[in-house]
Amino acid sequence: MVVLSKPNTEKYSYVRNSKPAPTFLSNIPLVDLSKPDAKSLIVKACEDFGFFKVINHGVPMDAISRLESEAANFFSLPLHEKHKAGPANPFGYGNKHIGRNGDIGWVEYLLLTADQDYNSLKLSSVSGRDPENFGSALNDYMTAVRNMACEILDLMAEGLNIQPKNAFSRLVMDKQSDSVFRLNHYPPCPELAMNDGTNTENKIGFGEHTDPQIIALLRSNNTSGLQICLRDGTWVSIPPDQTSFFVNVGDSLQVMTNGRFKSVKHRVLANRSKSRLSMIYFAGPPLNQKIAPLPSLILTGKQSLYKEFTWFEYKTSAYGTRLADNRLCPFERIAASS
Ligand SMILES: C=C1C[C@]23C[C@@]1(O)CC[C@H]2[C@@]12CC[C@H](O)[C@@](C)(C(=O)O1)[C@H]2[C@@H]3C(=O)O
Ligand SMILES: O=C(O)CCC(=O)C(=O)O
Ligand SMILES: [Fe+2]
Repeated sequence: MVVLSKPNTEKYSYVRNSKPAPTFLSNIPLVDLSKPDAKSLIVKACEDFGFFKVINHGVPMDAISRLESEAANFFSLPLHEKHKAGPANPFGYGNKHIGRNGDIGWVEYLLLTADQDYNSLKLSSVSGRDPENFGSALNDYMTAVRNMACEILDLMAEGLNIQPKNAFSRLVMDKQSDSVFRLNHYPPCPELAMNDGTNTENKIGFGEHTDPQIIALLRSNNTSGLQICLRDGTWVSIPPDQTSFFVNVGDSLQVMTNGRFKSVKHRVLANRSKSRLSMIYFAGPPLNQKIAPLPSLILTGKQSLYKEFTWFEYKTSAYGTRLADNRLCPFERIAASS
């Protein structure tokens, strides 16, 4: 009998830098949540970049360190243990495969819901440290980060003169809010170690995409890798800062602001010597929530750029797409010709 070997379907993507060294963005919009100018800086950053860095965020360092150490412990377990928390369909442990449509990255992850009971169940059969410690670290972290997300969304609404002030944050505070949480681990990538100083090839850790939700709040350890795409199409690296949070505008906020805020395209490149651990809270609305431009943000004489849809409709369509796809396309309104 002839045994044919399985075709290797794991095709990683690479990007080639135009310059040998990555361009680090030095002027990332910085928002100090304790300062009175926070709301205007947030609005400007969302208009110009769809991205900003937050300090004085109010998330206790202890909650961050506890979760980081639980996550590091989980990712250090043998592969067969981690797979007990999988497959990621969409929730659970995933390795290299992102989503269902063929995206591959140099990453392993735990995709979790805001429902702690479901998460506990997913993690319960994994032997390692006490799953209760993991559960309580997740709970404390998510509660603190959700509060920060709501504070930012209230400042955004104030900065945009939207009434009521909680127009955005109430979607995330809603008990039915479909928020998601993700722990990403990018191991060092040995093949990139053969670097004689002229190697400008980078392996993709997490391919380029925009986040679907309202906003995403990202915190990582001190390993670089995150890049954002500027409005002119240039990719720039974001210097890591383990004491701060980074905020991404998501597709839903782009729609609710009728395109005034743009969701930011971003990606993660693998690192040749250090592992990167990131934690991202994706603040989303309830499934039955209607998403449409807020009337006060449709400027006089302008049209709504999007058809109204529910978050469920968007998600159903999004889960059929690849990372790099424009997921808002099916919901764009064709401009009426004059
Ligand atoms: C390829 C995919 C993975 C993703 C679902 C999708 O079909 C398209 C959107 C992807 C994304 C990007 C941001 C978040 O990491 C994520 C959890 C999300 O809400 O949308 C992922 C999805 C995923 O990994 O399941
Ligand atoms: O891991 C990171 O730093 C970012 C990953 C990301 O963009 C995502 O999970 O949506
Ligand atoms: Fe993302």
